[in-house]
Amino acid sequence: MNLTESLLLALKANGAHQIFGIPGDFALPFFKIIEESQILPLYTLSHEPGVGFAADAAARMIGGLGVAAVTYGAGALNMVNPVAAAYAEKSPLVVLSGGPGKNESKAGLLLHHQAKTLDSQFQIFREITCDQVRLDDAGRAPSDIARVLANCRRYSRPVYIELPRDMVAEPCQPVPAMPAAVVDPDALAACVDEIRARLQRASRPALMVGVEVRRFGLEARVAELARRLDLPVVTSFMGRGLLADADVPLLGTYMGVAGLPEVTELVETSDGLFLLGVIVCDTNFGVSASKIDLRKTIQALDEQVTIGYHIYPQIPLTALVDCLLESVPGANSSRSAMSSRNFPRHMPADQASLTPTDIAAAVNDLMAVHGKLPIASGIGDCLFTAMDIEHTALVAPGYYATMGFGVPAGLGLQAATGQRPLILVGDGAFQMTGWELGNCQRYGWDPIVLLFNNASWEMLRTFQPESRFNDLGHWGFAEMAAGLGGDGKRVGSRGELKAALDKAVATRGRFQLIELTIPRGVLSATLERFVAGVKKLNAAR
Ligand SMILES: Cc1ncc(Cc2csc(CCOP(=O)(O)OP(=O)(O)O)c2C)c(N)n1
Ligand SMILES: [Mg+2]
Repeated sequence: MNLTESLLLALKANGAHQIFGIPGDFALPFFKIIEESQILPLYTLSHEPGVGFAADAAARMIGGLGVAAVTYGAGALNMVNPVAAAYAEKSPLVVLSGGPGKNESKAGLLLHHQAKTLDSQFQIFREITCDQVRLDDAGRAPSDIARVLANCRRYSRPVYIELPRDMVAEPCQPVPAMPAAVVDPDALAACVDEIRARLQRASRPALMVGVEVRRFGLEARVAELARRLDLPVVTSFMGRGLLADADVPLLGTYMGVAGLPEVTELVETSDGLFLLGVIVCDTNFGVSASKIDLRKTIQALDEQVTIGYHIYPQIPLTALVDCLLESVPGANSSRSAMSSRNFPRHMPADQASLTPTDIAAAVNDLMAVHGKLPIASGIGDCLFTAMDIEHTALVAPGYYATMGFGVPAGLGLQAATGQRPLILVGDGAFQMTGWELGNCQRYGWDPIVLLFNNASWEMLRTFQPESRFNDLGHWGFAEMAAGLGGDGKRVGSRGELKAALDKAVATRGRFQLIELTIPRGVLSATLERFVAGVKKLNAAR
């Protein structure tokens, strides 16, 4: 076995299901082995940001490892933003980069793709990954790979593996399995006892679930825990889509002043708020109507549990959830299983112009007839609109908030799950990575793409309306679809939207792009509340 095959088998054993990538001369030998070994399927895309976003979304959807393979320099450094997004949002992404061979620098020439030094790339990725290795010693490679992949899964953060091109075919031993991290049973028991006591003392306990619940594959167990603890459940903004199909009293997504009043009231007045796998960041808590005293919460994140002023270290979320379940006998929840939330539905198919709320209603109507679709969303008002769509699986960069994620993430979702996704994307973001749709034909992907065309960087305009640079002009996105191998349709009324959605859902094998013409300044209800809330909070500071 050679080093690359050993690495690929280890990736597969650790939960990787495919590789997304773009080769280059520093990676050609490596890609050759990927393609010929057939250990993992390879999907090449058109631009490295798309490779990173697709691999990230694949990991988020299946709870395994996402793998992004690139060439040295121009390729890998083109992917810094998606890897940073994966780091910020705790996605287990493995970056595989080709690299110069050990004797290449001896010629005394600077190498093409070299930035500052030959080690610069390694140092850059050190800042946005939880572990890194350069595989320049075949004897050490198995243990190095084992360590790096174990850390990727343990911390649910990206890792960086550099493959010098003169090493990829070197004979190499198989990668050993790493022993699971040891958890102190007494510390775990004490932590669980204190959490239980806090929740039992609380008059208004509540459970907020966040991204780590998905990253560690705990949704079913957390749903069971919520039932046994008889707790109302909300998701964080980043956690939207969690427990979508679970039998729990899911009240909605917490968004402070921008969210549902009953959810905001429950969270902000709770005297026993249990944050399970929730990233404590501004998009999750920055728009709180009344400041949540996080010191009075129970926070379980990043392998530690914080209760009041003390911390239990080395408590992995999986161990905590399992021990909590053992401590609570069978389910006794008297709460209604699903939220009472009235999502917008029954969109009139008339000549009225489109609003984001109409779009959400049309999608809810579609799902009521044809079943739920998993959603990949970019940022912008399309993501705020998603808050009005029925609970369904959702991947979106809700915290790191980079544009460009939506379309490639939808492709990664379909590659990883085989499910047809609904992609929500703004016109500005589509200009960045929307062209990846041209790769659907090669792989048989057929997402339904809702392109919110307000001819604007509207999110920016809501905060700075006087700036003309937010005007993007009208691009003929619908007309471009055919050239990319799909079908495109521009719609400007609710009746046209209904007809276009019905046709899209009935057409398989080709992506369906529906360009939604949205009048300038027409925002989703959630974005309206968000902007008003942020302005009010800023005025009060
Ligand atoms: C990679 C990157 N570069 C710039 C920015 C900054 C930004 C945040 S929101 C936004 C406008 C988005 O326009 P779009 O048409 O997609 O959506 P909408 O607002 O609903 O009209 C920009 C430029 C971010 N977040 N990421
Ligand atoms: Mg726009």
